[in-house]
Amino acid sequence: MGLFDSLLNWLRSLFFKQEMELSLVGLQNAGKTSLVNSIATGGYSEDMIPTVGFNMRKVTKGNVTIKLWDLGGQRRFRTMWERYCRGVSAILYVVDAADRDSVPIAKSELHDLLTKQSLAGIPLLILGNKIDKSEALSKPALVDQLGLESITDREVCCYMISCKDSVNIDVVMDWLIKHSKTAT
Ligand SMILES: Nc1nc2c(ncn2[C@@H]2O[C@H](COP(=O)(O)OP(=O)(O)OP(=O)(O)O)[C@@H](O)[C@H]2O)c(=O)[nH]1
Ligand SMILES: [Mg+2]
Repeated sequence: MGLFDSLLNWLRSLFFKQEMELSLVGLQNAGKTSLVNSIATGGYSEDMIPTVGFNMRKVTKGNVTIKLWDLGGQRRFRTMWERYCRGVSAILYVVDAADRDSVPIAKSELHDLLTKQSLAGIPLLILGNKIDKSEALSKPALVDQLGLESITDREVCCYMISCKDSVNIDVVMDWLIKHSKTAT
């Protein structure tokens, strides 16, 4: 093995130990816990129990260990969101793109969260979930209805996903790995 290869392996091993912390927020029933399952095991279930408070899951993908704070989306848990978003590498905001009536509430909760000084500058990944359903909004419609164009104080990205059919979960993973602290 050449010197260059040894150096690469050493760099890789450093990277492996790197941990990234993320928070998943969004209204109840959006699919946050389903997304965690999808990332962790690729599994999917219709029979989900609403998250009470929060859950923490650690997932190792490639060279990165990701610590995921999966927060409850019911109204009574939303005041906790800020606390669990402080200091994370990225905030994942999951939206049920097929539940059109809930989008205005999702919008106001999102913009509320982003006003918190403690979360200034943290990159935001918006995930429009449930695109396997025919009534799901298109990406431009979701971007518009969530008012994402008005968010200019941080990096914002939006993907349309389906936890059920595993659509774009790989794209989400790539984004996450790119935003882990040692990645350049
Ligand atoms: N059709 C469809 N259903 C989904 C998808 N993802 C999640 N669901 C369903 O949506 C429901 C809610 O999913 P959860 O993952 O529990 O939602 P949550 O955001 O964690 O909800 P809270 O914990 O209450 O905040 C479950 O019945 C899931 O099976 C998807 O991509 N497509
Ligand atoms: Mg949940």
